[in-house]
Amino acid sequence: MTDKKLSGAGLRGQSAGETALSTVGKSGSGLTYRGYDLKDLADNVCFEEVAYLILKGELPNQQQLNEYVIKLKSLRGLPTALKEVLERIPADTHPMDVMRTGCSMLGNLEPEHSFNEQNEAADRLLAAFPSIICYWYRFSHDGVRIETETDDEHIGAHFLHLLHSKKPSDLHAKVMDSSLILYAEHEFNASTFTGRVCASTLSDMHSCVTGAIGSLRGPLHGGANEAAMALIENLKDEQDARDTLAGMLARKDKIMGFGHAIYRESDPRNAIIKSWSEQLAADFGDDRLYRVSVACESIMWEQKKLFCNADFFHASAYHYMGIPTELFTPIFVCSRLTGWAAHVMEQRSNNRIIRPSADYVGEEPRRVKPIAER
Ligand SMILES: CC(=O)SCCNC(=O)CCNC(=O)[C@H](O)C(C)(C)COP(=O)(O)OP(=O)(O)OC[C@H]1O[C@@H](n2cnc3c(N)ncnc32)[C@H](O)[C@@H]1OP(=O)(O)O
Ligand SMILES: O=C([O-])CC(=O)C(=O)O
Repeated sequence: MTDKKLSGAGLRGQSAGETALSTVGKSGSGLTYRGYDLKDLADNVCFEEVAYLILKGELPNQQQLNEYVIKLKSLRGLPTALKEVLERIPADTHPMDVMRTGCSMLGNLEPEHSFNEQNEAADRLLAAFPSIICYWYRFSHDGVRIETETDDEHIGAHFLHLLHSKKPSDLHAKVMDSSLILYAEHEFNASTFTGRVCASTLSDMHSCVTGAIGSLRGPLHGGANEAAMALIENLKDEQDARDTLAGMLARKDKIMGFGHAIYRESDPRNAIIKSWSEQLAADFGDDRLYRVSVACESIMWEQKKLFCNADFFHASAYHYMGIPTELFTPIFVCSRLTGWAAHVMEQRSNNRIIRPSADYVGEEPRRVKPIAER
């Protein structure tokens, strides 16, 4: 999609405001968080440092990081009333609906009374989201009430620990940390823009984040990592991938995990998660999912000049770590909370209600007919 047109419907290519948080596709494929290149961050820092950078403006020094990690660890527990609500949500509910309800319920129990509390509200959500989704998942699927406070330093390892009731391997902990960095922030994407529109009415943090979760849920956005898994899990080998995709493209089906609204040549997050997926495949001892994913990548580029976005290789990577497919997008939430909350704060700091205009394409003016004549 190297000749992608950044104009037309969907507000494509139009500036909808200013941000100091990130740049997306400025050089065709780049991604920076507050001036730092994504790859530089992924190679050198942990997710908590990235969260601190995004939420507070600068990378922390060692003491600030230590204090931040301790603070986030102290915020992992869930109030009883929230656990009771989670226990009542049926097992066949989509986990993104659980995230939406969990966020909203926390907003009832621990409301943001004023914008002076916005940093506290953001840190609490960041710490509590893995607890919310894993508490519900383990209760509804395994019938156990898990303890949501672990001594894991990092949120990624903590999530896997809650999910599997054991500490993850070093490799899995590292991949989860990296994955959270990749998903943390992405300028005015649909879910973030939802959060900013809500923030522009001077609403509270939980409402903004709850709305953002709803937007992320769809398969054209965050839900694409689950949809990509549904595709690759049925592909037997590279030839099957070739045949299946040829059929889908002939039918003009959307192939989830490919293409992007802004990037033209590649998504910089893909190379990083693809490399992790390859390492996980070797560690797992069965590389079919990785191989068919690579085959899909080549076919899509050959046939349509479409490239993998952040979601495609996340599917195999998460699967290799034993994560159930329906929990893929909730992990995105656990990470993107940082970007959403920072955008809410940025919107509040220089606010004007977001209220665009529409081009009217409806009926000409007309008079109401008496009901008997309609
Ligand atoms: C983390 C994230 O949220 S990344 C995005 C995750 N979403 C997906 O992976 C869903 C699949 N991808 C898509 O639906 C799209 O590429 C989007 C939503 C990401 C971007 O949408 P747009 O900016 O409208 O796409 P774009 O303008 O590049 O589309 C150009 C053409 O390529 C086609 N196309 C784009 N993506 C795909 C795809 N994944 N599979 C098949 N065809 C595609 C479009 O249908 C369009 O064809 P047309 O000109 O015949 O109508
Ligand atoms: O920017 C977008 O449109 C979607 C995306 O990749 C993200 O939110 O990470």
